[in-house]
Amino acid sequence: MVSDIISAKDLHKVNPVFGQLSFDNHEQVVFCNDKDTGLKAIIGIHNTVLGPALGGTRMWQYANEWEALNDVLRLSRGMTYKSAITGLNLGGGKAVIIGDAKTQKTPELMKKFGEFVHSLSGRYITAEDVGMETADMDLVREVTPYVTGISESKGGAGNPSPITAYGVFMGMKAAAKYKFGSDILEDKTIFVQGIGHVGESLVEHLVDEGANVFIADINQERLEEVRSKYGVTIYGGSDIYSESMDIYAPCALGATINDDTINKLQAKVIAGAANNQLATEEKHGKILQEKGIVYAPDFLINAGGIINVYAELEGYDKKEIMRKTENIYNTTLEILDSAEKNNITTNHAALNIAQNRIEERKKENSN
Ligand SMILES: NC(=O)c1ccc[n+]([C@@H]2O[C@H](COP(=O)([O-])OP(=O)(O)OC[C@H]3O[C@@H](n4cnc5c(N)ncnc54)[C@H](O)[C@@H]3O)[C@@H](O)[C@H]2O)c1
Repeated sequence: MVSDIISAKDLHKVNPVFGQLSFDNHEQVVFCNDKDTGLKAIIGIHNTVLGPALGGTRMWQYANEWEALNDVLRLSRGMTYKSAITGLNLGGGKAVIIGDAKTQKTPELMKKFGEFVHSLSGRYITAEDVGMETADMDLVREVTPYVTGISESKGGAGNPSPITAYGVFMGMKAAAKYKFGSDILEDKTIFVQGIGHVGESLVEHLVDEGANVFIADINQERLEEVRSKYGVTIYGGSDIYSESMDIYAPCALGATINDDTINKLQAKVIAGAANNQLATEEKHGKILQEKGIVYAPDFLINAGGIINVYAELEGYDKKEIMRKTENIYNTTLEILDSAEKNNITTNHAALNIAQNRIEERKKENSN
């Protein structure tokens, strides 16, 4: 209870939603609660200028509600810019369910969540994120049409993770081309942190290309599984950031580039799937720029998944999905060049393009 931690007369100082740091003029924030199923979720709708807010649902055992709110605000904002820079007619949204996906996720809880999504009448469309499977989206589909990433057998585009991984691979190759003069990753030492749905698929591409791949995860079973499947090396140390490497690929959770890690970083390129890799975009982006570390903006290179789920809405085919995802290579190179030319961070350069597209559409809509 709030009254346990702060007296009522001090509540106005807290600014729990609109005044908090991660709030970025979000259009709508919806708190969902259901006693019977134990559902506690927050849906963040950041911006719908380009279209309905589409973004996955993450189920995670947050330390507290502040952390969950902060996450959904950051993630939904990221989705706005991801869709904008990828040229999709989608806005940005995201949902978080507070809880342990392994022990607290039930079909009833997923369907109840779907009912909350439905109550927004299509302003928010959901999909998978961390802690979610295609089967969960199938359950949501039973109560609302505002869901993507459902099984192919049910008319969906299936699990978006392999496409996300392919896009990350394209973005990584572009960043390598920019930094090393060649996009061939053979013999490059690459650390993949987080070998879940996307991480494993990325490992497969890297191994095919002959890279020297190290993997790290908090799940020992996954590590063994991926090692035996691809013959990669499990990272045995305790501080991945201090290791000498060519490329660091964050594919677990966000904010791994932060005050504690940034000065230790030995990588020459950062290119991974995780959303919101920079704890503070401008500050940490700038430090990376000064250190000469090429950062491929996360929301640009991990857009394969959203391209894949967008196909479900627009009805375009696999070939078009792959073409759009492959184009992440060209967009990444353009952004790295533009950042250098304008002496701004790569993140900033990517944001500029995304924000311009939204502003232009806003003008068109008001005419
Ligand atoms: N799935 C997609 O299509 C997609 C699209 C865009 C962005 N992303 C982002 O990519 C990241 C990975 O997504 P996913 O679908 O593969 O999730 P996932 O849940 O399948 O995998 C995440 C993996 O990270 C591991 N992990 C968690 N904390 C860790 C830590 N501190 N150190 C090392 N490993 C840790 C987990 O054990 C798990 O194996 C997420 O940040 C997600 O938001 C995913």
